[in-house]
Amino acid sequence: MPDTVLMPPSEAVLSPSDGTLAYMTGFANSFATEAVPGALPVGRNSPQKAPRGLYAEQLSGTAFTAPRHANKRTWFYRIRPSVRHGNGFRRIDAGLIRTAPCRDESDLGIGQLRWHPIAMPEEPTDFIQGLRTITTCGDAQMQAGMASHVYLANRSMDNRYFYNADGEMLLVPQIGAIEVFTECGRLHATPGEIVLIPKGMKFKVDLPDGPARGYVCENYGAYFTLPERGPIGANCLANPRDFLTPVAAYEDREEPCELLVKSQGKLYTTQLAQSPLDVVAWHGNFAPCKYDLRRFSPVGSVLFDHPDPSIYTVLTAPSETPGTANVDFVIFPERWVVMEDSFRPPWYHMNVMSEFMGLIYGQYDAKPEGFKPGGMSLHNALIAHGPDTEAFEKASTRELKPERLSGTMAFMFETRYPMSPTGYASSLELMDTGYPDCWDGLTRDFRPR
Ligand SMILES: O=C(O)Cc1cc(O)ccc1O
Ligand SMILES: [Fe+2]
Repeated sequence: MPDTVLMPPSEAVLSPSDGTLAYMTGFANSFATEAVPGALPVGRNSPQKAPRGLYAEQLSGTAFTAPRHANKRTWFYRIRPSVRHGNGFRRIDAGLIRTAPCRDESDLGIGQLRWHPIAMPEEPTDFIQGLRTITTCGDAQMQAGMASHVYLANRSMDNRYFYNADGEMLLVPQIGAIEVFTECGRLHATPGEIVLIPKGMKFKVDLPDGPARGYVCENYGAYFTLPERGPIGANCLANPRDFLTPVAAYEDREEPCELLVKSQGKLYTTQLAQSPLDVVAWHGNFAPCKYDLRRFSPVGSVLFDHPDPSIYTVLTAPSETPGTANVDFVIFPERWVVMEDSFRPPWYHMNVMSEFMGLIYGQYDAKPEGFKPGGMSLHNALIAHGPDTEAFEKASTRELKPERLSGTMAFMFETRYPMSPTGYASSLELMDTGYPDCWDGLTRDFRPR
């Protein structure tokens, strides 16, 4: 267990992407931080009177009795307790947000699916208004499975706040910066970085530099953690110290605000007379973090053959079955490819796991032209797929010099549960209906003699 270190902002790390916000380093460490000196009680969680007139409140991310290595909770010291955040919840239309089980909205049937990048809305749209679900799987109530979403936003949430009681949210920006202000503090992220927001944690997404688009993995299952490295040893892949958790920051804002909550797939609203981001100090290990995917140190094949993409797992959300993830977050970062006498792109394959892919920037080697940044594809359980004709032809004829795949970042949400596209995702304007034709050119070339 890492030790808890009290980190005043001046001693915390500054993030390279924004240079102003301060962060503490390490993945799922036990952190302690205060925005006002003396706001964090020393030596106990719940003194008779918390310092500076604050309320003490625990946010439990796991059962009280979860084993120590898995136990997650954070203590907040806040201006008002969460029970004072709102006056009854009223159900509202969830818009294009869907939650599993949601199996019957699409008539797409089986087959390889691909979507064009989704255009920015014309009308004012914040992160929650612009959240659109593409696929769901499993069952949120059973705490199994996930949903893939896209967010499109052209205005800040400002005085609107949200928490998700159904799952943690992994944000993958693709266009534009986002500033995620959570109960634990503020995180800034640009394309190439990811942000992980704990289940049940209140937050808002503001847009410091204009419109933003990105992907979201909503994980209903066990929380994302770092994968085992096995024979790779003690280093490489995502290194824990590159995960950044914000120092305490709060809004002391006594004006009308709205809190939105997603619970069991339903969206609710409640009016507040003040900001719920009123945590002045906190300590614990249930906290948001961000990570720059370019810090990932890939380990690959150095002589021949294309290895399984699991070597590029950044985070894994395990299921009860060892080695069979509820969802893995896998990336395809810049790297050298050096394999000799090998077909270097992904092989043709059928995978019992389901693969939802997105492209943050650059080109993906298996689909160099057809897969666009901001686009998405779904190769569901046991649906055959692999390089398109163009990629096959190049890869099987080119001279195999060492090659650097530069300026590229694709990713995959890979889950054990087959995914169902939503009705929204099935609309023909969004879909790349010609996608399966990309393999038409793979003609017979068998020469028995
Ligand atoms: O299908 C895909 O493009 C993702 C993928 C990449 C890879 O290198 C090996 C297997 C795999 O599913
Ligand atoms: Fe695949």
